[in-house]
Amino acid sequence: MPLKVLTMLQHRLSPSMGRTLQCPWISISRQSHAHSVSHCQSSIFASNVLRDAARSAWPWQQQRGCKSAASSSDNGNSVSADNRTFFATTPLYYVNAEPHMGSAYTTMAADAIARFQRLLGRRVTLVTGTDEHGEKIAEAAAAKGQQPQEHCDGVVSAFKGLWEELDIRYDSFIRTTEPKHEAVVKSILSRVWETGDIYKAKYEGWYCVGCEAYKDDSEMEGDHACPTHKKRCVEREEENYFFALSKYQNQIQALIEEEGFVQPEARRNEMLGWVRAGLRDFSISRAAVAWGIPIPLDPSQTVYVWFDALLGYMSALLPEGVEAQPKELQARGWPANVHFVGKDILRFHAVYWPGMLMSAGLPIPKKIFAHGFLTKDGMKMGKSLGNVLDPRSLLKAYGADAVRFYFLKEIVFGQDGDFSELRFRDIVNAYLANSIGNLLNRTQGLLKKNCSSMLPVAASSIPADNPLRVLAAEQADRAEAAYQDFRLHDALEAGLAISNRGNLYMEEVAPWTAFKKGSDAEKHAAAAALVAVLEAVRIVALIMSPVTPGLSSRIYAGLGMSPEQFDCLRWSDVQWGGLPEGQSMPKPQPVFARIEADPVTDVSVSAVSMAAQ
Ligand SMILES: Nc1ncnc2c1ncn2[C@@H]1O[C@H](COP(=O)(O)OP(=O)(O)OP(=O)(O)O)[C@@H](O)[C@H]1O
Ligand SMILES: [Zn+2]
Repeated sequence: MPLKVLTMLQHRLSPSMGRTLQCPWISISRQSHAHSVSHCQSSIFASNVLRDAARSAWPWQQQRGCKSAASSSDNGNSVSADNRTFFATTPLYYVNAEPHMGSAYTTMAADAIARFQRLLGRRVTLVTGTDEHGEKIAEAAAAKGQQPQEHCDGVVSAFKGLWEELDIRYDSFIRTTEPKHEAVVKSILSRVWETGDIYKAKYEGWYCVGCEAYKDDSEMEGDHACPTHKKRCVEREEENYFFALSKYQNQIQALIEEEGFVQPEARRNEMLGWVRAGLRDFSISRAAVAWGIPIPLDPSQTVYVWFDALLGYMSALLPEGVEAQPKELQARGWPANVHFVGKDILRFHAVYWPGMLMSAGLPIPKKIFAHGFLTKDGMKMGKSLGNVLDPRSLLKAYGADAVRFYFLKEIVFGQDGDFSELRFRDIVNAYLANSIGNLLNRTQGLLKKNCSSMLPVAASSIPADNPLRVLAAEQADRAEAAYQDFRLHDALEAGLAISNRGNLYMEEVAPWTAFKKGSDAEKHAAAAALVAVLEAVRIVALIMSPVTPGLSSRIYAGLGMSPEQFDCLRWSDVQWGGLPEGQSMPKPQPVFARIEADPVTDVSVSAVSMAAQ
């Protein structure tokens, strides 16, 4: 645990120590009070907590065997044996330039979904990384007067630094220049070669260096321009090695016809149209590109960057020296439950990739999910076009939670969306600072003033028909289904529906009036209302935690939980009844500061557009 968190917790928790209970109108036996203080002590003396993590887990966590963060994978919700693992990937980003908001978008979404899956108790492997070979990289390095490897190293550290700032928790980061990856590429190439699916032939066509792909007439705009890169493709003629993709026409078509393999539905239809038009073999080597992995039997050619990069998902799982054999791969979670990609690279994942795997005799991924584009003036933000939004300036000004929340809540995952800083600020202030942060803060203020910051009753004693309790149960179910289906905005809206209702509930109950001039019974009801709101906020924090992990941790700490307790949290803890009687809260502190400073970008301030595809 970072020292800073520890110190903060100690600082926050200590003022309530040894204080006498100031709610005479509520009967808590001295014994249960003493019990709650000792519970509180075990949280405060966090060094003890670290030594004996089991003691710091809450009772229901201990029941299911959660001892500490280290035991995070296999307890909690039960998952069936074939459902225990979850392996997801982001694209391996091309290192022709530093990451931008578009690269961050896929990674934030994949990270949120991986975090949700960890909460379900699955053993999650989230793979990200970088695609470092090819013509575009060699060109980018030359433009800077650098060797390709030196250029790649610089850009890779920018990617890794950004993932850290964005709170991305990946399990494996693969670089396609790693020796273990080169070994995997050569081994799979040999398998495909042995299957008889590789042949040499002459190719002539229009090539987009931006896409690193040949384009059909139907895939180009006027004057042979690439629609994504807005640049004229170049006419090329080469003798290359080809992969016999057309041999797998029927199998690939059947795969895409299967419901759920390609999502969303609009993207699946697009792929179906493309496949039904007839698959053509594609070239898997380049004669003119030196910056790549040499073809084992013909080192005068290097492996085509897409054939190379897709295999990175495999090498990411394998330790150095372990062969890319089906048994080894399956033991490490192969195949992927889902590859998250932008729609620009869907075809490589939904068509070429399954073809390659079929040829190599390896299991194919279960799902490919293609999301939309972050756009600027209606055009895809991209490194090649240079019309990018720099995530670092947003992160510096607003922090990771705000950035993650805005993009995942405001843009429906699967559709395009334009960024607006004005909208960003409004949304973040309205929900994170007001609806959630303020609700927690003012409720804790009342608890401090009237109940010495200690919960007079357990959340479980709140009646089952309490409107907040009823709504929290409904919205937790909604959020679970939404996360399972990658509808991140919907999952977040479920959390926000609870906090919005919490604010309304406070206005309806107006506990401050009862505390001022109510009878003992009314004061009791007012105190119970505070418990209900705090319990609702606890549930909101858990529902939102895959997207706003920092904010959720601050809320948990604000509710008096120790880091070990929140490391042990599972999705099943969205159930009502987590906050125990006697739970002591630290001094109320804002968990999310309102954005007041000047905007930091010059990016369009138009309303967010969510152009349906
Ligand atoms: N504007 C964007 N909106 C959403 N995702 C994006 C965007 N740009 C890049 N991505 C993500 O990055 C992937 C492409 O990675 P790549 O490294 O090729 O980035 P790029 O910026 O699109 O590069 P280039 O502009 O050179 O084509 C996409 O499939 C998607 O996952
Ligand atoms: Zn292109």
